Amino acid sequence: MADAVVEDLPELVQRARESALLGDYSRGEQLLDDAHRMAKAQVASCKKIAAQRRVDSDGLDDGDDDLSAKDREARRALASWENVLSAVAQERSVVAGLRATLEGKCAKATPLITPGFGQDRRKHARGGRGIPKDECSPGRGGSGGNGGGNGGVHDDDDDQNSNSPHDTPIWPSKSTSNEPTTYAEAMEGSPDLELIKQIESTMLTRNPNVRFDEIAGLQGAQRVLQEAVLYPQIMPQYYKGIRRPWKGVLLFGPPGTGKTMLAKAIASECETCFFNVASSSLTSKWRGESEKMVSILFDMARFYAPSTIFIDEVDSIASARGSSTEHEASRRVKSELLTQMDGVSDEAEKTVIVLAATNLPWDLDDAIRRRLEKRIYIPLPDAAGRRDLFKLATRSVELEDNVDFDELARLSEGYSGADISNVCTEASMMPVRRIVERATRDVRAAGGGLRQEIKKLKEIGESATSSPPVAQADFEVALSNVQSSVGDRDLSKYQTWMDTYGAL
Ligand SMILES: Nc1ncnc2c1ncn2[C@@H]1O[C@H](COP(=O)(O)OP(=O)(O)OP(=O)(O)O)[C@@H](O)[C@H]1O
Repeated sequence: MADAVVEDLPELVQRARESALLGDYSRGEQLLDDAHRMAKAQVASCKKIAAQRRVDSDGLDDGDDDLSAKDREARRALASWENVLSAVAQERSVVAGLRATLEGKCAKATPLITPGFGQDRRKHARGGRGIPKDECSPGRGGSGGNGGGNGGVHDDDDDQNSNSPHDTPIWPSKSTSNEPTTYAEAMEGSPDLELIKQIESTMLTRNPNVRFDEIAGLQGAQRVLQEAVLYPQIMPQYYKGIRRPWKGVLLFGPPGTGKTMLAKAIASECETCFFNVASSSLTSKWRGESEKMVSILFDMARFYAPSTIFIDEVDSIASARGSSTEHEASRRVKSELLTQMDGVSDEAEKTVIVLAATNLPWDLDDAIRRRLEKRIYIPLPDAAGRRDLFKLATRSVELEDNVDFDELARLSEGYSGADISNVCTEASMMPVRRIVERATRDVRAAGGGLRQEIKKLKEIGESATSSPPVAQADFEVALSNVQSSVGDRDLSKYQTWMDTYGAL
């Protein structure tokens, strides 16, 4: 790239962006390194000229009569190249941080959620309330927005934005800011304060602590979800205009296939605020209360944005309207949900994504379905997924050498992740049962009763140095005890719905 000229710079940044979006981070970083070098050279040369003319980039004021036109030009050129340098550094932070996050190297991806140039994410639609430091979002370590956690960004730049807005910590420190740090604080005095506190304490999760590597299979769904939910939250700068984030994403499929785990993994990886909403918690017997809860929930999510609202079993609050069995209260909740989903901000920095899950997608109200723009089928695990599920579920138990995961995957066709998890629990109990049976038999043979049995079992437990290993036969017996919970008819129904309404 030695031959690149200054005019190439915007092109370089654009190409870097595209490479990063396509997953080629090395290329993106390399292009940005070139752009950064180029901008740095320009700043250095402008600084030299400005120094000769004894001007700097501060306080541009063309009304200053003491300055000649050339002085002003030098000053303007310096300021504008400093801005370019700062913007390129920002891009580098985003790409490097994204790479670090996706490669699992950077638990706290501080630089990723930096606001756009000169923007302040603390400002909220309702008048700029504060977002709590150290509470629910990544990068709130007070180290500043631009590479505070490094996240793979080279920090060899002595001139890297020493005057840039990124040096200002994005998150206000509690000790220096008078702004409220929680939504409840911000709403002090509201007649709905009790409801607000209840929602904040029961639905707002700081970190659900589920990682993608704990999820077996579902690679396709993971990729789609990452693009639809994770990336817009960790690099909002890229997801604007036509690339605006999806407002709603639906995960549908048979029970126990990992929909909730996926939603939690997304929130854990983003380290953004996660509202875990069981539909039943949004229904109140008090008139008007349910709609109010929905409205508060969304307002709170916007306050803490970027955030994800996960609505499990969404069919129970968003089933088709107008049916004879539809309750008046439920109709109002649905209308409020629709209104709120339409009001989800288009501003990239205030991303609120609704993630909904259901086992009964065909029951969903049409209007709600339309607003859940991405509809992702989470099917039963395939053979490779089942093998991984067995491996994952038995990580903490000793296994006999004869355990054959491929064979277990073959024998468990039609089982969901939750079924396999049950099979593994059942199988792992078997060697313990054998020990108990042997001990109690011996005690009884010696004429002992329950007291002696308990004493003997206690002794065995206390002297145990390792857990008894589980054998292949244990899994096979468990498989015959635990039946799959999903029937073929249900599966074909999901497939038909996917063919009709699925949207990846
Ligand atoms: N793909 C998977 N990887 C790892 N564990 C899984 C997977 N799918 C299911 N499980 C296991 O099944 C349990 C239930 O999964 P989860 O709650 O995510 O399913 P779900 O699809 O949300 O179910 P439901 O539709 O009934 O709410 C998990 O706690 C986990 O033990």
